[in-house]
Amino acid sequence: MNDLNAPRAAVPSWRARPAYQQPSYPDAAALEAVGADLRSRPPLVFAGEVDALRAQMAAASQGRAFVLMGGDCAESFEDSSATSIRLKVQTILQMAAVLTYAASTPVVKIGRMAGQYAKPRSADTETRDGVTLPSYRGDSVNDHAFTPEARVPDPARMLEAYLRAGTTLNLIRAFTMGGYADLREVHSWNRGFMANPAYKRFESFAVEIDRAMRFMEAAGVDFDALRQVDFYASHEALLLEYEDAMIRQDSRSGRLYDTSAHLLWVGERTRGAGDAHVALLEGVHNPVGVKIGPTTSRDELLALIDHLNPNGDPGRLSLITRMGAQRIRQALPALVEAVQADGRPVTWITDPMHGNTITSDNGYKTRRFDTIMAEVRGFFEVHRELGTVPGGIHVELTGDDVTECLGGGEQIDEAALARRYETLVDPRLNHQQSLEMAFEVAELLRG
Ligand SMILES: O=C[C@H](O)[C@H](O)COP(=O)(O)O
Ligand SMILES: C=C(OP(=O)(O)O)C(=O)O
Ligand SMILES: [Mn+2]
Repeated sequence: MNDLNAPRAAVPSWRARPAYQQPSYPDAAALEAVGADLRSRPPLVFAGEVDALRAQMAAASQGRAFVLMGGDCAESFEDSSATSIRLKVQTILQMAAVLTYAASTPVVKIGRMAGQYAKPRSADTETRDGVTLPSYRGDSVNDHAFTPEARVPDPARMLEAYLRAGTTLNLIRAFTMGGYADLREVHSWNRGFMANPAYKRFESFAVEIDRAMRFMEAAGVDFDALRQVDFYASHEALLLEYEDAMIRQDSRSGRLYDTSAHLLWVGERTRGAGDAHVALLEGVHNPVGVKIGPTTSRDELLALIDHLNPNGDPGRLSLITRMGAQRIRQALPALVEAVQADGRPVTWITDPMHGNTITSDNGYKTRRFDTIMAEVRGFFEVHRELGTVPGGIHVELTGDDVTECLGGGEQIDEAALARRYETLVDPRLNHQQSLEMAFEVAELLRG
C-alpha cells in the first residue's frame, strides 16, 4: 500500500485565483483549525485504487469499458444510514449488471457517494414567506433548516463530512468486497424488477441475460470469483478548503492525490480554466471530470484540456456533458469535433439531469424521465455520428422509492410528487426509474 501520510509537497496555488461558490465563514481561526485537523488525519482513498480507476476511465474513453456514476444530488448527514447506503449500492450494482451484458464490456461503478456534501447554488439567498436567508450549500457547509442560525457556514461541518465519508466508504467496501455484489444475487434482484408488468417491454432482454447466466454456469464459470467488485467514490470538488486539506503525497511516486475520493469533478459554475477549482485539480493525479453546459465554447474546452490534461494522458479527464435534451444535438457536435481535432483523449460522459430541471405546476423542482432519456439518446446519436465513444452516464439517483422525478413505468405524476419528495437539492431517479434507465441505456449500447 502506498504511503499517503508522507509530508506534502507544495500544492499549486489555487489561492491566488478567483474562487466561486465558497462559503464565507465568520470565524477564520476556526476554519484554520479544522484544516489543520483534517491534514493530520488518514486519507479516505489510496493511490493504488485511484490509479486503477484512472486506467478504467482510459478504457472507457476507448470503448473498452462503460462508466456508471450515480448517487444523490446532495448526500445528507442525517440520511447516511446503512439502509440508505445499501440501497444505493444495490441500485448501482443492478444497473451495472444490465449494462455489462449490453455493452459486453466491464462497467466502471462509481458512486456519487461518501463525500457529495457541498453544493453550488444559482442564488446566494433563499426567500420564504418574506424571510430571506443564505442558501443551503450542502451539509459540509450549513444546515438545511430554514433558520438564521442553521444557515451560518460552520467549518466544523467539514470534519463531520470527513467522518461520514469514511463510514460510508467503509460500508461500501464491506458490501462490495463481502459478497453483496454476487452476480447471481444481483441478477435475481433484476428478475424481481422484471416481474412488474410495467416493465414488460424489457422482458426479452431479461430472458437473454437469464440464458447467458445459465450458459456461464454450464461452462463452469467460477461465480464465487465474481462476488467482489471494484466500487469507487466521487464528488464535486467544490469546497476548496476541504479538498486542499485532503491532499496527500504518495511517497513512492512523489505525486499528489486528493484523497477525499477516487474521482473529483468541477461543476458547471466553477469550471473557468484560470479559476481556483481547476487550479486545485491541476495539481493532483486523480482522474478528474468537468461538467460541460450548453454555453461552453470550443476555446473554453481546449483551455480546460490544456490545464487538466496537457500531456493527453488517457483516463485523466472526463467531460461530463449536461446540455439539456433540447440543446444537445446542436451544442455537442462542435465541441466533440474540437476535441477530436485536438487529439488529446477524453472520456465523454452524459449527465442527463442538470440540463433538464423544471418546476411542476404544484411547485416542485423536478425532471421528466422521458426528457432525461431524450438527452441520453441525443448523446449516443452525436457520438455515433461523429465516430467518437459514448463513455458513460452520470445520474442523480437513490435506492429509495422516492417520488421526485416525473414519469417512468410507475407514471409518477405531479400529484405524486407530494408523496415522497425528500431530496435536499435536486430531484433524483428512484430505484425503479434507475433500473428502467439502465434497460433503456442497454438498448442504446447495443445500437
Ligand atoms: O445540484 C446542482 C446545483 O446545486 C443545482 O442544480 C442548483 O440548484 P438551484 O438552482 O436550486 O441552486
Ligand atoms: C451541481 C451539479 O451539476 P452542474 O455543475 O452540472 O450544474 C451536480 O452535479 O449536482
Ligand atoms: Mn444536482
